[in-house]
Amino acid sequence: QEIMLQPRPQDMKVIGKSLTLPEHVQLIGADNADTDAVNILKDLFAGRMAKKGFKVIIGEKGDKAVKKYARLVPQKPEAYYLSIDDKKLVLVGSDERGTFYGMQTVSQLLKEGNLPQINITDYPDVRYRGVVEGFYGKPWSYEDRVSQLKFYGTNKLNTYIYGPKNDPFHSSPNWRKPYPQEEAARMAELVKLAKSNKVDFVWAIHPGQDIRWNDEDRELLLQKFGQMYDLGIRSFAVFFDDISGEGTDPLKQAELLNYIDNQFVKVKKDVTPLVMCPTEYNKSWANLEKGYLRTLGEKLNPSIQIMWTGDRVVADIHRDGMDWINTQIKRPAYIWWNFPVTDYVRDHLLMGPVYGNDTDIAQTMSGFVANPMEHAEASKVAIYGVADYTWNMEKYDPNAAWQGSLKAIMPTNYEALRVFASHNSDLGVNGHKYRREESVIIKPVTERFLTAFQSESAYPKDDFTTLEREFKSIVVASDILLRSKDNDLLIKDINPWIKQFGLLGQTGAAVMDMLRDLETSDKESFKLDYSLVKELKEQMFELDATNNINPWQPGVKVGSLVLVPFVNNLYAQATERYNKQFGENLAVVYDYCPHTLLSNISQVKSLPLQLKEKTVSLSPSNEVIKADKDAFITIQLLKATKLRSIEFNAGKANLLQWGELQFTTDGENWQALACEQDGELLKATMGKESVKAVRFLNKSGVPQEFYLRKFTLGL
Ligand SMILES: CCCCNC1=N[C@@H]2[C@@H](O)[C@H](O)[C@@H](CO)O[C@@H]2S1
Repeated sequence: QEIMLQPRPQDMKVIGKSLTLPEHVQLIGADNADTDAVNILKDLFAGRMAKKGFKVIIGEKGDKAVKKYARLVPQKPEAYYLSIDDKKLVLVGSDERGTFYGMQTVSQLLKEGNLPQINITDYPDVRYRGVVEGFYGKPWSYEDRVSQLKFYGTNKLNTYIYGPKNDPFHSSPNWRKPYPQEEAARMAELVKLAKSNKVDFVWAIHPGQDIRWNDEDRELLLQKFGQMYDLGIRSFAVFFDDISGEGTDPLKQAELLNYIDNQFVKVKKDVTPLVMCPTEYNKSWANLEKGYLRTLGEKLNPSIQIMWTGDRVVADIHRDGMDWINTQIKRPAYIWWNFPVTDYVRDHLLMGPVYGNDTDIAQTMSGFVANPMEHAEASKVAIYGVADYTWNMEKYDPNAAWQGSLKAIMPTNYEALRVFASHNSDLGVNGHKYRREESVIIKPVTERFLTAFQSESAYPKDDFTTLEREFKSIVVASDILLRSKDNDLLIKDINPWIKQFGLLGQTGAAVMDMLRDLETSDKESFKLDYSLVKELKEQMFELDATNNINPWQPGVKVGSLVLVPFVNNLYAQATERYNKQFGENLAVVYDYCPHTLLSNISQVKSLPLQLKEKTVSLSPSNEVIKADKDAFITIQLLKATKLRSIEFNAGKANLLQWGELQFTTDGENWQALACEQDGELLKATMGKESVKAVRFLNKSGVPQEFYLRKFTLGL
C-alpha cells in the first residue's frame, strides 16, 4: 500500500515486501550515534535487544560504524540515508539532526508493527523551519508549549521562536529585567525539552518601543541575553516590529545588532546566527526613499537573519516578492508567515489547509516560521502543513497535508474534526483583507439551491438531501468532538466553537424542515420549525455574546463564509414565502450590519464594523496606524440616531493636540464634539441631536502615528 510519511521524503523507493518485527535486534554504532535518536531506537525495539540478530546500523557521517554508507548521505544539513532490507536497517545522518529525523521516519514506518523494505534519501529544503509564538493575546501555556515542542520533533521542525507580544519580560519596559525565578525555571525546562526534540529554542527580545540608544541599555540587553544563555538558550532574536519613535532608526538598530553579534554571538561560539525583525517588515510599509531596508542590508553583519512577512502584514509568499526583498536586504529573507494567527480576527478559528505560497522559492529564503493562533492545539493543523511545505516544497500537496494533520491531531475522531475544520477556515472581513476558502464542497450546492428557491422554481431534490445531510453531519460531528478523548487540550480550548457549530447544524436542519413544511403546506409545522430556528439563532447569539470576550473581536464565529449566510438567507426567504402564501406576517430578521465604515487610511478602510445589541464598534487593530494629514475614520449610521455615547482610544494621551472627534446630522456639515479624556480614552459629551455619522480627523496638517484601540458608538 502507498506509504505516506510526514513530511514527504525527497526520495523513497520500496525494495521488497514488508517484514515482521525481528525477534532479536543487534545495535551497531549506537554508542557514537546521536543520543536522542538512539533513545527513540531503544524504545521502538524495547525488549528485542540482543548480541546477535537483525542488524541496526546507526550513526552520523564520519562514524566508523557507518563508514561504508557515508557516501549515500546527501551533503546537506539535517539529511539522512535510511535503508531497510531483510538483513539490516541502516540509518546514517549527515549530522545529529539528520540521524534524529531518520529515526522519526523509522518510527512512522514501524507504526503498524512491521518494517517495509525501503530506501530513503532525505533532507529539508528550507534551513530554519517552525513556529514563532509572536502573536498578541494570551501567550501559550506551559502545557501548550510542551505539546508543541514534541510535535515539532515528530514533524522535523527545527525552530521555535519565543516572542509573545504580551509577555512583559519579552517586550517594553521589562525586557531589561530578569524573569522571576519560577518563570525562569519553566523556561529552562522547555529549553531542555526543545533540545531533546532537536528544536532551536530562539528567545526573542522586543525592546524597540522604549530603548535608548546608549551604552546602559545596550549592556542591559546583553545582560538579559546572558541570563537567558544561563537558562540554556543558544538562539536569540531582536524584534523591532510594531514600534514608533526613536527605536525605528535603522542605523542605530544595525549598530546594536552588530554589537550583539560581535560581543555575544561570536564570543559564545555555541550560539546560532542572530535573527532580527525589521520595523518595515512588509513591502506595503517599505519607504524606499528613506532607505530603511537598504541601510539594514548594507550595515548588518551578513550572518544576521532578517525576517519578513511578505507583500503585506498578512500575505502569501511569492517568487517576485522574495526576489524584491532579497535584493533590498542583500541576503535571503527569513519568512515570518502570519498564518494561522488570529489576533486580528479573534472570534474565528483557522483550521483549513496551508496553501497559497509558491512552491519554487525554497532557495530564496533562509527560514520560514508560522505565527500561530493563541489556540495552540488548533494551530497544529497549519503547523503540520508548514512542516510538509518547508521540508519538501516542490512536492507539497495542501489537501494531503491537511488530511494528515487532522489524523495526527485526532486519530480516532478524525472524521468529526474534518467536518468541523472544513467549515472553520475563513477569517471573515478583516483589516488585512486576507481570506481563506471555506465549506468548499457544499458551497456550490448552497448557491445553486438558493438561486432555485428564490426563482420559485422547484429546487433539485438531491440538493435538498445533500444540504440536510450536511447539517445533520455537523450536529453529529459537534457531539462527537465534545465527548472525544483524542485530544483534551484541543477540545477544551475550542469548546465554545464546537458548541456553536452544533447549534449551526441544528439551525440549518430546522430551516430545511421549514422548506419541507412549505412544500406540504403544513402551516402548523412551519410555525413550529420557524420558532425552533428563532430559538436556535438566539442561542447562537447568546453563545457569541458570552464567550471569548475580548476588546478586539469578541465572540464565537463558525461557518461564517458560506453556511451562516446561507442559513440566514434561506430562513428569511422561506418566512417571506410563508407570509405571502398564507397572508401572515411572521417577523423576518436579517443578520447584517447596516452601518458603514469610511476612511482614507489604507490600514483602516477594510476593518469590519461590529454590531452588538446596543453598540456599533470598529474592530481594533494591533499595528501602528500611519495617518497622513487630513486622514479620517468615519462611522456612518444607516439613519440619523440619537447616540448614548461616543468613545475613541488611539493609544496616545496627546490626541486632542492633533486630532478631533466630529459629528454630522446631515452627512455634510461637521461640528466638533466636546470631549473629556481620561488616560488615552476620549469620551464625547452627548448633545440632543440625532447623529448621522461620527468621524475622527487628523487636523494637524502633518502625518501622525497612533493605535486604533477603540471606536464605539452607543446606540
Ligand atoms: C517580519 C517579522 C516581523 C513581524 N512582526 C509582526 N508583528 C505583528 C504580530 O505580533 C501579529 O501577530 C501579526 C498578526 O496580527 O502582525 C504583525 S507581524
